[in-house]
Amino acid sequence: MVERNSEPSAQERAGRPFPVSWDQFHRDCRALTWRLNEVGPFHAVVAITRGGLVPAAIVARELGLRVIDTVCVASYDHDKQGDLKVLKGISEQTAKLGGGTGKGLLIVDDLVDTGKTGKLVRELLPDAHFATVYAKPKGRPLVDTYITEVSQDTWIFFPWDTALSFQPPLRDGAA
Ligand SMILES: O=P(O)(O)OC[C@H]1O[C@H](OP(=O)(O)OP(=O)(O)O)[C@H](O)[C@@H]1O
Ligand code: HPA
Ligand SMILES: [Mg+2]
Repeated sequence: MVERNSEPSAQERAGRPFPVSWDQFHRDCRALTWRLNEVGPFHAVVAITRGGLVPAAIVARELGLRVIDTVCVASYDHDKQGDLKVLKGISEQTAKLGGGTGKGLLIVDDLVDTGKTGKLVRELLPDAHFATVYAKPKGRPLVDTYITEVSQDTWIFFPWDTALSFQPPLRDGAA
């Protein structure tokens, strides 16, 4: 039996599952790039690890950007959010490209939920453009560009965290 903490996790609190396939994620990243192409040009992409790495690669490919840096943040332990820790900031070279405040830099993450991660990164790079693929209402004001809004009680399941599995038929006893 799995030992359980009495406090429900963010995923349990969210309740409503929203599974995203690789195809869907790729399409949503491309849609995001269409919007970003109107806002740029950008000097470089800054991915918020780890979830931001996948959309950052797709966006950078579509925008023809080859300078990709990371801000490495640790917060959710699986699905419980703890204190945010910046494990690594952007390089000196990227900081120079952004004039010290992030101007002309494109920050990319997979989603914004409570907005805690976004707020931290915005404090590091106040003039950067912050883009996410998905946004929940609490975090949405922090994002400059996003594609799909989901309700706060939705939990997004990303394709790199999931696998195909058998689902029993809806009707009891159906074969
Ligand atoms: O708006 P917030 O409530 O801060 O949540 C959003 C952040 O949470 C997830 O990252 P997580 O910290 O789980 O790490 P990961 O990207 O390494 O999976 C997600 O990728 C965002 O970065
Ligand atoms: O809805 C979510 N899905 C996956 N990871 C997350 N981290 C915060 N919110 C979420
Ligand atoms: Mg993340």
